[in-house]
Amino acid sequence: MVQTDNLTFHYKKAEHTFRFPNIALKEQEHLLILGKSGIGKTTLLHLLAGLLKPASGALVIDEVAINSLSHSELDKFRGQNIGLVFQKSHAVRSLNVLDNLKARLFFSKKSINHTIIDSLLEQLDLTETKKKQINELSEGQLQRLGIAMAVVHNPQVILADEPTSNLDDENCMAVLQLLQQQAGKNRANLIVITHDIRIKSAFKNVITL
Ligand SMILES: Nc1ncnc2c1ncn2[C@@H]1O[C@H](COP(=O)(O)OP(=O)(O)OP(=O)(O)O)[C@@H](O)[C@H]1O
Repeated sequence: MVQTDNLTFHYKKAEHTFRFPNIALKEQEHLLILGKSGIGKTTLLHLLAGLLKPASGALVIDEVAINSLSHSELDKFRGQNIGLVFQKSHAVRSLNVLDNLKARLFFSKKSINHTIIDSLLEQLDLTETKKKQINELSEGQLQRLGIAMAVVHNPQVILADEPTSNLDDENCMAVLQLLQQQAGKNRANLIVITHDIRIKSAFKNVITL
């Protein structure tokens, strides 16, 4: 469950105040947030992930009022409940694929279950990359690893920042399907933020900033 109420934000020294439309997602619902470049999509995603603090307004995820958490409580909450899919890989280059996933679980304080990791690698067609270094992966494999790292700890909310904008039509739909499948499997909310209108029809809930 993700709910926002009159979220606003301004960057230090900037004059502009962002005012975001309210979000009300029940368990397992998905949402697409569209908007042109510079409108504040990534800013909103970072607010939803608790990486930025709103100037005013409320954010509630699974009945936890995110604004009222201390820094350390917020870090712990994010680590356990949020999965972030970035446009560019955030995998640690000195670790192989398996160790990146294990590190993600370690930082989420979740136990390492090899059966779950193997099954996730298989679903994302990454089994043969398990022991590979990050610089040995193709762009598509890197992108799928980004999804694996975002969902391996079974988060309640998956937030994806422009996951498809650099992809051709075929891969765009494939990545979207993987995100939706993983969200469905985890019974998680999925929020995708993008200017890529190709994926609009794949969502029932759409907000345009
Ligand atoms: N750290 C910052 N300090 C000041 N202004 C910032 C900062 N980060 C972003 N901005 C400004 O806030 C506005 C919104 O940025 P944001 O990255 O959220 O937009 P976006 O919609 O995600 O854009 P894009 O689609 O191009 O990635 C932009 O005008 C940007 O220059």
